[in-house]
Amino acid sequence: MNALAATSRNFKKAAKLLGLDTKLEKSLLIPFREIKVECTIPKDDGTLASFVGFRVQHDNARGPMKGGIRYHPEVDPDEVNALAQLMTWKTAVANIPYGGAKGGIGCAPGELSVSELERLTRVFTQKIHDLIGVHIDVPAPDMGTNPQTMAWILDEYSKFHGYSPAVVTGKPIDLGGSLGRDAATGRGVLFATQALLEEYGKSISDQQFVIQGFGNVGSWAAKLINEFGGKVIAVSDASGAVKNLKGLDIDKLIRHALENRGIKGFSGGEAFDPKSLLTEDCDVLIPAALGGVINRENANDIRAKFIIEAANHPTDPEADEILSKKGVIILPDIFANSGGVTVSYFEWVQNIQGFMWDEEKVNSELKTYMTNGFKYVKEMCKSHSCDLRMGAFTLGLNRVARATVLRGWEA
Ligand SMILES: NC(=O)C1=CN([C@@H]2O[C@H](COP(=O)(O)OP(=O)(O)OC[C@H]3O[C@@H](n4cnc5c(N)ncnc54)[C@H](O)[C@@H]3O)[C@@H](O)[C@H]2O)C=CC1
Ligand SMILES: O=C(O)CCC(=O)C(=O)O
Repeated sequence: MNALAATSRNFKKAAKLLGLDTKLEKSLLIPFREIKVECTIPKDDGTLASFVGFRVQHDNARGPMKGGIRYHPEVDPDEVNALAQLMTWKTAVANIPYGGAKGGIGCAPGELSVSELERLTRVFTQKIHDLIGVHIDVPAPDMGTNPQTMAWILDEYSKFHGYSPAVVTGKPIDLGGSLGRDAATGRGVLFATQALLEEYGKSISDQQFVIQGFGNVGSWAAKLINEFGGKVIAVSDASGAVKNLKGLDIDKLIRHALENRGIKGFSGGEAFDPKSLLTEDCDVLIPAALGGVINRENANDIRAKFIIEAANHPTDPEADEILSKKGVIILPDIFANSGGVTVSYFEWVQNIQGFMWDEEKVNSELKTYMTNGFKYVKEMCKSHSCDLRMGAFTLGLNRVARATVLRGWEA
């Protein structure tokens, strides 16, 4: 099932649970604005290369639209649309004053030089600069992008609008980035996992973890889980997979991945076929890479008791049904990975205030938001007798629907 069909199916299920008016349901589903731009750049060898860039602005009832920009060969309009919609529900679940958006460029960032990436980012920004803004739509990093990408967007945007650090988040600290943003999605995953395990009388330190993806989110989640005594027994990325039943040395693995552009060749464990990673025997499975990886093909073979969705939409609705029958507990993306956008919000607030928080304050505020988020999701599960995904969707939808009606926008 494609990403948009899957997200819309979850949306409709939640709308039904809430008894949402059908006209309101329709207006919440349709994106506010979809942008598609051609980005042509000279390559380092002098030839021209053309790419297609997207920004989907899904909803702004609760505030400026917010969401990352992804550089990946599989970026397509349907996927960006689904990711933008998820951002709307995610910011509402996190209870931060934003709507949702997402962007992306169909490209393979690993095959472009740094100067080609810079030119591509600047051309993309030139094409969308009048449609984003501090109080309109605030991009951030996602797969294949990083603080340097945000610095280029900030600089290009500022040429048109004056110096505007709050137009992007996830920036380098030297340009007004927030302490703790780099680790925030992984740290949020840690806090979310702690809250969930506590419900079942368990803790991080008595669980074995398997993680798919070892980029920003996966590596920070692994590092922090490890620091809290959790044993990470297998990890994969685009280059390969490695396991060690005694527990991988995460700090060494991070160093290896940085030096070798991936985990392949790590000597502290046994290499294996990444295709079997998701079905490895473990307590907690953390998908932290691509969407749609848990589907009807592999759901029956999953052996984890808990799935923490660090990636966006890693689980297809068909897999959701199979896993639910098997008794697997899934902590959904729109709550589990909301630590990133929550600290992006703190960054935006700091930029607007012209004041910098220390890292301890960022991390402790994040813990409060994640703990409260879990409590509210559980309350929705109780009042609608539903699973955690529907608990999170009904929580998010309800908040967006209330803001929409209050603003007099209902159809
Ligand atoms: N960066 C952030 O703050 C947030 C990211 N996310 C989501 O988390 C996921 C990961 O994002 P980032 O860590 O930022 O991206 P990243 O670009 O830093 O890392 C992506 C990782 O996935 C790996 N990967 C790619 N294809 C793979 C495959 N077929 N099998 C296994 N691994 C594969 C890459 O090798 C890399 O290790 C995405 O779904 C993203 O949307 C969600 C919330 C916030
Ligand atoms: O930090 C942000 O604004 C957005 C992060 C993001 O793209 C996501 O949560 O999927």
